This record gives sequence, C-alpha cells and structure tokens, in this order.
Amino acid sequence: MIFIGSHSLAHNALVQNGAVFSDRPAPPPTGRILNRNQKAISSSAYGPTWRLLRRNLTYEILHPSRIRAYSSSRRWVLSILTHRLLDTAQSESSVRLIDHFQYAMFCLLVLMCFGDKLQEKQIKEIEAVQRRLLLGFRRFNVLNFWPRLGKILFRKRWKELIQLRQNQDEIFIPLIRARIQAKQTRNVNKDNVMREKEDERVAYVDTLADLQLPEDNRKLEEEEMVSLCSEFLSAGTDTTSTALQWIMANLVKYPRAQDKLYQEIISVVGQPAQMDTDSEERVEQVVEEDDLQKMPYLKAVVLEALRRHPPGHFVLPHKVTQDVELDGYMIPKNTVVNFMVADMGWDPKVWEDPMEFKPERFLTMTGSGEAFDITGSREIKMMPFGAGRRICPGFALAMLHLEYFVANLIWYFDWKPLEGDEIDLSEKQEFTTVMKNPLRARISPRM
Ligand code: HEM
Repeated sequence: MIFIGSHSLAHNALVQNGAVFSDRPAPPPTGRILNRNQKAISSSAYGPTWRLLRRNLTYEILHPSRIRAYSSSRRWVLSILTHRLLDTAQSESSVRLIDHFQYAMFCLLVLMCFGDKLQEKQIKEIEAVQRRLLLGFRRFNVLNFWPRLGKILFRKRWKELIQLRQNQDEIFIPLIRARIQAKQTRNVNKDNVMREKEDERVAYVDTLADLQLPEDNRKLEEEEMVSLCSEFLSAGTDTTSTALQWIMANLVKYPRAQDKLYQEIISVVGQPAQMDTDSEERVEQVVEEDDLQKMPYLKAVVLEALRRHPPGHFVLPHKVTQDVELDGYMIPKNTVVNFMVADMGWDPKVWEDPMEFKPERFLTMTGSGEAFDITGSREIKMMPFGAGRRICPGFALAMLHLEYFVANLIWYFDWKPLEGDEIDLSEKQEFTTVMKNPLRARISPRM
C-alpha cells in the first residue's frame, strides 16, 4: 500500500488521473455483501456492480433534489434532539453530547434508508446492532488476514460476527419488506393525495429494490440489501455525529467563536423565542435551511473543524487500474493507494498555525468571495471527504446536516464547559477518529 501525503500529488492522482485511481480493492471477507447462505456475491460483482451501486446511491437518494425532500425530516429530528438535550440538562448538571448526536443521526438516516419514521425502540435496536459492528471493526479485521486459519483460530469471533449479521437480518428484513409492500400497495391505490406527497420521497431501499445486477441479470436478495443498508447507515451516521461533536467541542472551548457565530445567526433570523415544551411538534421555530446560505461564518466553523479534526484520517483504499507515473514515481497496476487526510489539513506549508482553531481563515482564503471548494476539483488543500471520482457521495448531505444542526444548537442554547473543566481535544481511534474524552457541557436555553 502506498500513502500519499502531498497536496499536489493527491490532486494529480484523484483529479487529473481520476479514472486510473478510482477503483477499489475487493473488500476483505468481513466486509462483503452476503446472501442468505452467508456467502459473498461473486467477487467479479465488486467491480462494475460496486460502481453501479454507488452511482445509484448518489443519483437516487443523495441527489440535491432528493436531499431537499427530506427537509421536514431534519426538522423532526432537530425537535427530538433539542428536547432530549433540554430534558437531560434539566435533570443532570452536564450532558454527554455524543449519545444524543448519534441517536439524532440514526433517526435521520434510518428514515432515509427505510422510508418510515420508526419508534424510538426500533431506532435504538438498529443503532445498537450497527454500533456493535462498527466498534468491533478492529477485532473482526483480524479475521481477514488468514481467513481459513482465522476461522479455526478465532472460531468464537467468527461466530460472533455471523450472529451480529443474523441480528441485522432479523431487524432489517421486516423493514425492507414493509417498504417494498407499501410501495406496491401505493402503486395500486393512488387516491390519497396527501400520503402520496410524503411517499414521493425516495428511500434508499427503493433504489435497492429497483436495482438489476448487470452481470447476473437478477435483483438483489434481501440479505444483500441488508449489507448495503448497513453500509449506508455506517457511512452516514458515525462520520457526521463524530464531526458534530468536534465542532461543538471547539465552540465550547472557544467562547469567542461561539459568540461570533451566535451573533451571525441572530443577525439573519433574530433571537430565539420561548420554546413551547408542551406542544406536539415541540420545536416551534428553527433556523431554516435557506437561512444557512446567509451565514458564512457558520460554514467557516464547520470547515475549520473538518480540517482540524477530520473524522477519517485516511480515505477508503483506492486501487490503480493501470501502470501510472505520478510526478516521476511509477505506480504499478493494482497498487493500493491511500491519502493522508489529517496530515494534509495540518500541513504548515499550506496552513498558517495549522493546529489552531481559526474559522476566520476560511473567510479570507478565497479572496474572490467564492465559497471554499471542499471537493478539491481546482486545488486540494484538505480532503475530509476525499476528492475526485471517489469523493464521498454524501458530502453535500453531511455539510447540510452539520450546518443545520450546529446553527440550531447554537441558536437555542448557550454552551459552557463544566466548572473547572478544560475541553480536552485528544483523539482516539474508533471506526472514526473520536474525542478521547467525550464532550460534556452545561447547556442552557438562550431565552
Ligand atoms: C462528516 C461526514 C462525512 C465524512 C467526513 C465522510 C467522509 C468520507 C470519505 C473520506 C470517504 C472515502 C472517499 C474515498 O475513498 O476517496 C467516504 C465514502 C463514502 N461516504 Fe462519506 N462521509 C461523511 C458522511 C457521509 C454521509 C452522510 C453519507 C450518506 C449516507 C456518506 C456515504 C458515503 C459512501 C456510500 C461512501 C463510499 C463511496 C464509495 O465506495 O466510493 N458519507 N466518506
């Protein structure tokens, strides 16, 4: 495996030679899409099929028009999040934020995945099984090195992994069936206009149910859909809740940044009014998604946190499709390449005081008033979402989620560190790079 840490080499590889660097190595045994006999679909299916699945995912559900269709869902989740924070803040002196952020992201992504607002119990069940898989990532990874021997040496671990997959099947398959069934019923009976509006939204499962595997000329099996739903949830929940925690930690640690952000928000939407804690839709007022466009400092705060604390210190592995020369280095076909995301964001040759949290740098950087190009298509300065053809297909959704939740959380609440507590920004490697000491804060409504 080759690691690339230089900005210009990364640009050369991912943007200028994007086609050559856009393949993925076949996933290891523990990362495969399995069918009902716990067998992986044929390895040849990983090439073109993977690309098809990803295109499908990108265009169908992560297309900007689809993202907009979920705006009422974000409002619903914001209501859940703020009231959970409020309830906890009233009963405890400090709040451990990450649990609430994770739950909020699961509410949102589960809805986008299965197309239905589920009960708290069901969402928690999904969250629990997904987190067991994610946190077991390293332990299960051992099984990939000598799969045959590993099956004997680590019998218990294999059993545990298979049991987790079966738990997933038991939870996900009824939801997948219900969605497919509901869609079929709707197609037959299209008389309720209101329901139709809500149901026009495409859920991830809809795109999977429609998919025809090109090589085998067949539809996906239910268990294969489970694997893909699991990937969708893992890709979109842990990354975003980790980033949200890092952003809020910096805003608690640096009150001047928090205050500046609050001033920007109220200059656009005014002060928050009294929250009605008894109403059905408990959050009455929100910073709307359209308002976010008028908040450059908010965007700068989010970008600065992604630069300083990217949730992934590397991207997913890329594989080159042919021999290629890169700035005088020869990279042979099939070489696996990765990119040093965190180091690029901390490079003192590119970033002044790189370890400082200074959102202002993003306000002055482009000079021309253009927004900072997070996709790196012109030039790579940082790449928390990757760059080029294999860039994270959820990057626009992730940026929207981060801006929307940060703006509203700062608008509703004043955030302070615990008495005598220093916010500790040390890192720990889990599935993503998380806070070693999860953020705790005192939060109080602004009114
Ligand atoms: C702050 C939040 C997020 C960060 C930092 C992030 C980062 C990344 C990175 C670095 C990659 C690998 C890119 C590469 O290999 O070159 C990736 C891939 C991916 N991301 Fe995200 N992501 C985030 C949120 C999301 C969301 C919300 C979704 C949608 C549900 C999503 C879906 C995916 C998928 C499906 C892939 C795999 C694409 C492929 O195989 O080519 N991500 N993400």
